[in-house]
Amino acid sequence: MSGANIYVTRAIPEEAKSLLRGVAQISIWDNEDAVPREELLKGVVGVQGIFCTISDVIDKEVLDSAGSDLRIVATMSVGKDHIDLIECSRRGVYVANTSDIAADSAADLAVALVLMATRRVIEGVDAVRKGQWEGWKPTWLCGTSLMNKTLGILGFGRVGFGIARRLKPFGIHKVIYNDIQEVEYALDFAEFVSFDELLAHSDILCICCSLTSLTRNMFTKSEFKKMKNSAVLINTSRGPIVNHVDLTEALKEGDIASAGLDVTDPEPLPVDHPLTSLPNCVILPHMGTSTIEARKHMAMNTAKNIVAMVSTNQS
Ligand SMILES: O=C(O)[C@H](O)CO
Repeated sequence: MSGANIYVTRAIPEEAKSLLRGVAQISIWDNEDAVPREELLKGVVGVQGIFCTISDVIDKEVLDSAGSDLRIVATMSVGKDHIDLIECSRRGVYVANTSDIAADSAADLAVALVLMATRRVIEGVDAVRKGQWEGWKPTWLCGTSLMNKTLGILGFGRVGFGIARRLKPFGIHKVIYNDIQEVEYALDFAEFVSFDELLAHSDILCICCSLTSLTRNMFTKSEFKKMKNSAVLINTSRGPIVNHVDLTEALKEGDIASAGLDVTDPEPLPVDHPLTSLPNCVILPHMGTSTIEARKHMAMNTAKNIVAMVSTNQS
């Protein structure tokens, strides 16, 4: 074992802890709930590595507290928007994420949201629970079919591609996407379009891009106005990409038909937030990567990233 010290901000699987213990001393906030800020600031003092999650804001204050020995911030997530990347780069601190690991779980959940939002599944479940099921009616709880629809993907990475691949067999007529640039692997599978074309032509629009200064607040009133009244918006990426006041308005006014959100702004979304009471909005508590397999894999991958860095520094 080297003299390295690692701070782990959450309870993680035993295998990941053992891997880290093979190369470093670890101190850990051994809890399912997020580490309080004060504890985090104390815990990171003098460490070479931080193992964190999306709930831990790793900003200048945390980096200052860690000090000049810090070599790596490894996050057990794909998203890195909770980490001050510029500050890390300025200090030569390497930032690692779990980019390949959880895309299948995330794409599966996005498909679940698409089906829930298009087929009004939560309204149906609620009707049964509330005793409002009066029998079969020709137009009651009619949703929309996926057959012959245009699927729009914003951010055609592993998750976006995964959603398109899963939904095509439902009879999707066309997949269109927008990203920073055209991607080679889209080939004949999906057509690159401008953001405005994506808004105008998507029957189902899935947000799969990262949260950056360019994508923050990307969906506001004017974007909803450009979408079809029958469109379904799915967000499994990060909440702040969508302006929630404007989304509430758009759903109430019928600018779009429905939304399925696995991410919100803020998280957790207060139970009395206007979006929670809209029948045409399905909200899940950020569970895109919540499969036993993905979470174990993510924890191991994060530990391996730290081990690789610590081992490299030793040799
Ligand atoms: O960024 C990620 O990996 C998810 O949002 C949380 O698991």
